[in-house]
Amino acid sequence: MKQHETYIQRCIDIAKNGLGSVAPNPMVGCVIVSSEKIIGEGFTSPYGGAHAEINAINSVKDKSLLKKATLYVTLEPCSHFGKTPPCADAIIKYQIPKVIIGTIDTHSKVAGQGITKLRAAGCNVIVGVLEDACKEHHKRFFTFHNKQRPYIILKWAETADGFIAPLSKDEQKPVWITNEYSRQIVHKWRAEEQAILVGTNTVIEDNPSLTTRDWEGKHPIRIVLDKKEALSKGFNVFDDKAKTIVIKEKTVKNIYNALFKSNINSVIIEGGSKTLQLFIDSGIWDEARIFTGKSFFKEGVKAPKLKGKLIADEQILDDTLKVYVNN
Ligand SMILES: NC(=O)C1=CN([C@@H]2O[C@H](COP(=O)(O)OP(=O)(O)OC[C@H]3O[C@@H](n4cnc5c(N)ncnc54)[C@H](OP(=O)(O)O)[C@@H]3O)[C@@H](O)[C@H]2O)C=CC1
Ligand SMILES: Nc1c(N[C@@H]2O[C@H](COP(=O)(O)O)[C@@H](O)[C@H]2O)[nH]c(=O)[nH]c1=O
Ligand SMILES: [Zn+2]
Repeated sequence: MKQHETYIQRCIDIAKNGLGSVAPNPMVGCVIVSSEKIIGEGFTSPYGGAHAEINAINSVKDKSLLKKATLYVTLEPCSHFGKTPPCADAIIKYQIPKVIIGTIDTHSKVAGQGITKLRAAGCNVIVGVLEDACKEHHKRFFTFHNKQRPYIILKWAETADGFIAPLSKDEQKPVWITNEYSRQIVHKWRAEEQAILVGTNTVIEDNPSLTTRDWEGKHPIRIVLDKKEALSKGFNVFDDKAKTIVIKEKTVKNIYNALFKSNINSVIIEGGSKTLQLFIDSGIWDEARIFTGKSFFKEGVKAPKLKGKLIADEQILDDTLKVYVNN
């Protein structure tokens, strides 16, 4: 029904307010409708806080309206005690008669039990409205629970002739290929993901900070690969601006297992070439965001090679940004 789709789309739109602060919880959106009017809305609070359904219920001024309202939500309401009590119980307590759900929650602690609980209490439940859009919206959470690994975004910047760094450089910092606007977009992306990962050489040669200093939002957890324990504690990635995890694992499978155990739902991998190619060759990646600047290095560290489905192609002034998905 068109009306259901409109309200679920609204749930998805407001849920995006949680991007970058709710993980490892899913960023859920919820809308409550009575007599064709939205009477309450909510999205997931920062990690450890209230779920979307509770925020939506709390936002309804006249609670008596809930007894004849319809609750729309992107993801099946939870049925277990986590950091907060079950949302299904709150829906039942307020006797909300109808619940429209985007997609079921495959997380083993829920997995249909929220729906069963609601139906057992007499609630009319419809599941699967804008299901594909809700699955895409919850891609980080679903990848983590269904594939037991984080959602993996590859990102790099290459020159017009295909290099990510010159052959040699005088200073221990990046040689910038992209313009300041592209670099600010990267800080926004860092704020959206739970973690950022780089290889050993990148730490040694660039001494990167890997923070979100040019954007509002929290710094991601920094992950550095260091299988030979070659990194001293003086590098910027070990300052106190953000948490840093050192991974000594060698294979992609062991690396993402380590990330899974650390409860990391999403990671942006920013290089260098060897590290990116390691993930590309294993086939374990979800998205790639590649900038091409206008400068030429003629020689240097070659950019990784990747095949994927192009889903976006845009200009950031003189830089080109192409986004691929792994298909
Ligand atoms: N333009 C851009 O977007 C970016 C550019 N850069 C540039 O790239 C250069 C570094 O790239 P690159 O030399 O490819 O290095 P990486 O940063 O990818 O680091 C690779 C190194 O990490 C070691 N390593 C440690 N653990 C692992 C592991 N589990 N898997 C694989 N490697 C591991 C490798 O050891 P071993 O050799 O023993 O396998 C290798 O020496 C720098 O000059 C930097 O400026 C970096 C990031 C982004
Ligand atoms: N050179 C280059 C990039 N390099 C990446 O950015 C890292 C530096 O991070 P930070 O110290 O936080 O600014 C660096 O180590 C490498 O991973 N990124 C880009 O968007 N464009 C560029 O031209
Ligand atoms: Zn809940």
